[in-house]
Amino acid sequence: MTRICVFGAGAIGSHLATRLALGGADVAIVARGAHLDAVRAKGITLRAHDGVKTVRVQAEADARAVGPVDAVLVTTKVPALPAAAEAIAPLLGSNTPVAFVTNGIPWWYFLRHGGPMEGRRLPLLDPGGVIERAIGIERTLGGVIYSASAIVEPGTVSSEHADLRLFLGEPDGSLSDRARMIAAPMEAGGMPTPVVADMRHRVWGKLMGNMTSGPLCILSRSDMMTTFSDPAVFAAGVRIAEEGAGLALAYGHDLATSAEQRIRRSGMIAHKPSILQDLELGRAMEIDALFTVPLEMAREAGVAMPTFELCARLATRAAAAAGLYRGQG
Ligand SMILES: NC(=O)C1=CN([C@@H]2O[C@H](COP(=O)(O)OP(=O)(O)OC[C@H]3O[C@@H](n4cnc5c(N)ncnc54)[C@H](OP(=O)(O)O)[C@@H]3O)[C@@H](O)[C@H]2O)C=CC1
Ligand SMILES: CC(C)(CO)C(=O)C(=O)O
Repeated sequence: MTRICVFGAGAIGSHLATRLALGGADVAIVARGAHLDAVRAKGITLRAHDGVKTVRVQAEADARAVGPVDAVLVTTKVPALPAAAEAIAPLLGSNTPVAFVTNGIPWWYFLRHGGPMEGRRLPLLDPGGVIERAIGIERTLGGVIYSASAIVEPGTVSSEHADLRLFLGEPDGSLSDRARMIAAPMEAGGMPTPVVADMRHRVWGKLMGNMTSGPLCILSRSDMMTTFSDPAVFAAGVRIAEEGAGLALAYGHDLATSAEQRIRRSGMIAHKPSILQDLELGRAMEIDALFTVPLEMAREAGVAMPTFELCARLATRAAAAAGLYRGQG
């Protein structure tokens, strides 16, 4: 039986831990606070399109109580990663892969990238290289998740997406057995999990949703359905998606979905993007991975993103004013 630990099990991590357990993996989570207490007492309950399910998993505050596992999924928010990196170490055996399932440009984006940009570091995402040092690119897998999830009460996670998907892939584009080892119980538990050769393409595809709904929902303080029901905001969303597609293309990724189709799809979901949930709940916001680094990459590639830049900068100011972002933005 494959033993998998989900480190930082909040909304996404608890959803994934449930799918893994339903799919027959031996699952542990590292979590904290009231959610950890509730999972210890009564397991994780997932409310999703395919029903309500409860699983019992090992739940710990400290990875040392779990020890080395076959694979790790890291599902903290991006700003928590540098502090988490050291705490993950007890989970690592000699060959344990670590899949980072997060939104935005990942810290490893230019590692095993190939070409002239190979080896560039992103200090805003991995300050001082602490993640790279503690985990290493050789263990790293990328992960992109489609599942609008939230902890609705300690121990219970809801998922509003019917069209669930977790993409897993190696930074070097190979199709590996270790990615398949994670995908197998995930699929068996009801989470379609394609193992892909084009992980960065998936990163860009997902980022389009976060670059459009993130800033606009922060500014409207509303869910995506409410936000995009205003025709002027809908039009701004389409412009941002077009600018984002231009940025992805500058980095070699031609995204097929039309900008309008993207915003129409987002506008059908009454979900508050996780970055807005963070603002409302007073948690550190993923401003750098979703906004600052893409804007830096746009500047470097000479791609103009006037609508995104305006909305992202205003959203960044809102995050800073709330004390939930301390960077330069
Ligand atoms: N929610 C969603 O709908 C979606 C989210 N995503 C992305 O998935 C990633 C995870 O998001 P989400 O699940 O919403 O985030 P959450 O904040 O719900 O979950 C992260 C969890 O990690 C915990 N954590 C952080 N550091 C540690 C640590 N050192 N030890 C133990 N626990 C720790 C947090 O605890 P604490 O709260 O105490 O800090 C929190 O419970 C993000 O990158 C997000 O953008 C992607 C798609 C959809
Ligand atoms: C909004 C959504 C579901 C997709 O863009 C997301 O990724 C988030 O909540 O962070």
